[in-house]
Amino acid sequence: MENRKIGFIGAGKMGSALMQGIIKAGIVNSENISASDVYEPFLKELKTKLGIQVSTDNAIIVQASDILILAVKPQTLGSVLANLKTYITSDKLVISIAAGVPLSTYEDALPESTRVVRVMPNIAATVSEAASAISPGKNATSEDLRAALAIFSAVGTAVQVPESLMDAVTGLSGSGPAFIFPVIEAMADGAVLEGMDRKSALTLAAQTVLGAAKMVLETGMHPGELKDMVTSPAGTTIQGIHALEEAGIRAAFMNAVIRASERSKELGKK
Ligand SMILES: NC(=O)C1=CN([C@@H]2O[C@H](COP(=O)(O)OP(=O)(O)OC[C@H]3O[C@@H](n4cnc5c(N)ncnc54)[C@H](OP(=O)(O)O)[C@@H]3O)[C@@H](O)[C@H]2O)C=CC1
Ligand SMILES: O=C(O)[C@@H]1CCC=N1
Repeated sequence: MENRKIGFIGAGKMGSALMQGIIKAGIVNSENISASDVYEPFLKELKTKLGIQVSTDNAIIVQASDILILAVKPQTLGSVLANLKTYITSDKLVISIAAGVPLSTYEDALPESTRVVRVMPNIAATVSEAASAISPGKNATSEDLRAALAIFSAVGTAVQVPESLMDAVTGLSGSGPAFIFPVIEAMADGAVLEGMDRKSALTLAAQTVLGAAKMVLETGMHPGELKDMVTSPAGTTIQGIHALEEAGIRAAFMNAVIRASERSKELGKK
């Protein structure tokens, strides 16, 4: 992997999060990473900060890459694919992280033998804690799947899923960090209301979410059982749980994932 050249088309929030995570993990050196975007000042900033190669010309980045990561918005993808199809040859692996867009869109738009892998990562790649799901396309080889798993495992946890689950993944872990940030903010707000300073409140709230997530992952226990471990009879926690249930917290979070998944399906139809 070390000597392979990874090129990003689109160096926005998710593209740059992945670049940072990949460099931090050391799976390729920064000089083997390149990126294009329409916004030149941001590219210059990335070049200075990360030491990557940059260009505003997508074709240059495609030509310089063994692995191409498409990190533009789903709405921009059609024109990007149309402009790049003559440069994408079968010796390159194309990885797309666009929400909703099915593998067949790339396979139809690009030359017949193009090797495509679809991935849904999340923004926590920035801190090497992404949750990513991967589905290989019809021309992707087992080596391509291994390469994608290596890249996305280096920036967090990566699993292979059937493509039919990709919209659910997008609603759950792709969008999910944005469902949890307001939870952290709101929990801290509660403590601020009780008189705590904002900085301490945010630190304690974020560490609480991190610790709870780690307990689910590391103990293998059911979240309900873990909740019961915290909830003393007639104690403090059950009062808080009651308040959350009164507000319909479970339906609210289920609906958030379902709505985001539905939007992913819609984006794929365009
Ligand atoms: N943000 C997230 O947490 C996640 C995002 N994704 C997916 O990642 C992709 C990128 O999302 P995100 O990073 O949030 O979006 P951003 O808008 O932050 O990044 C996309 C970048 O691509 C640039 N761009 C637009 N047109 C072109 C073009 N023709 N050629 C090259 N670059 C271009 C944009 O510039 P400009 O802004 O000037 O248009 C922007 O800088 C999306 O498909 C999204 O579904 C997947 C998982 C998580
Ligand atoms: O909001 C979005 O559409 C993208 C995809 C998953 C996270 N962000």
